[in-house]
Amino acid sequence: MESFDFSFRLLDVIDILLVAVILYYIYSLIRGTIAVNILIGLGLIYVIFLLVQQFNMHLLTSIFGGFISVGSLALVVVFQQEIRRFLIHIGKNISVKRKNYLWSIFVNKRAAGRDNRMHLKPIIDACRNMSKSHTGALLVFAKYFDEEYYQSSGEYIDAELSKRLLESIFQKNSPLHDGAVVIVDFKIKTASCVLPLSDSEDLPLHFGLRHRAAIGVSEVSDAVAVVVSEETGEISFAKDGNVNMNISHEELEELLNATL
Ligand SMILES: Nc1ncnc2c1ncn2[C@@H]1O[C@H](COP(=O)(O)OP(=O)(O)OP(=O)(O)O)[C@@H](O)[C@H]1O
Repeated sequence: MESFDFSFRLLDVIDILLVAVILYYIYSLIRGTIAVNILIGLGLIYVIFLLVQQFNMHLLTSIFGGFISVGSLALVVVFQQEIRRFLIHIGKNISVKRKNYLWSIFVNKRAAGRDNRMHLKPIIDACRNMSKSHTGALLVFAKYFDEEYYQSSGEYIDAELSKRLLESIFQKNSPLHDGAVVIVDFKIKTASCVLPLSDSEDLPLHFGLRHRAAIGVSEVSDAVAVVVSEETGEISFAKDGNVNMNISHEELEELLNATL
């Protein structure tokens, strides 16, 4: 007679917890995207496969069985973007390139509570002016400068941050006004940078590419982004794939001060 071993080790608990964390992580990455629908579709196909198998419907079983046997390969193709995002999320904290960032965390720990308001002033003033004049702008605040990521599409500047420089970059006649400015450690690193677009379906209908790019970069990295809408003059703040819309200058200052 077959006997079952029901003993439960601590490692099993850790195993289950880790699987739960990974599943939650994957869910939060694909929540609100088209990937959820694809996942539901795949789940349905699997349920149908189990049913036709149970009822011994040979032809359908072999058709669905064939589909499922190449399923793992199909999953990689279909979820290419999500897998990439997932790996970036995991890797971004342990990247060798982040040695400077890790060092800055250590240094910042000691300077905990440091108030960045003085450094933020030119940014807030520029955003206020651009908001008034309905000048479209997209500012990314990254914790470290990933050259391959930001420099490949943008124009390398590496300049001290100033209100007038920001405003002149986003002037409609400026050759650099299209795309994003990337700011690291209160220095303008690049301008005219092309960012990944968010494919979230939960975003307001009036959000165009500028807002999608701001949300996109905050989804795939730990950068935050500020948008000044050309259409409405409203300021929005994107972090971790979420967006605070139509915020005041004071709120923008608070959010940036808390993040940077
Ligand atoms: N992938 C991208 N990365 C960075 N900037 C982008 C990207 N795609 C578009 N943009 C910027 O967004 C501008 C187009 O904005 P669009 O009108 O589509 O956006 P919006 O979200 O409706 O913003 P607005 O309220 O300012 O009109 C482009 O001129 C360009 O500067």
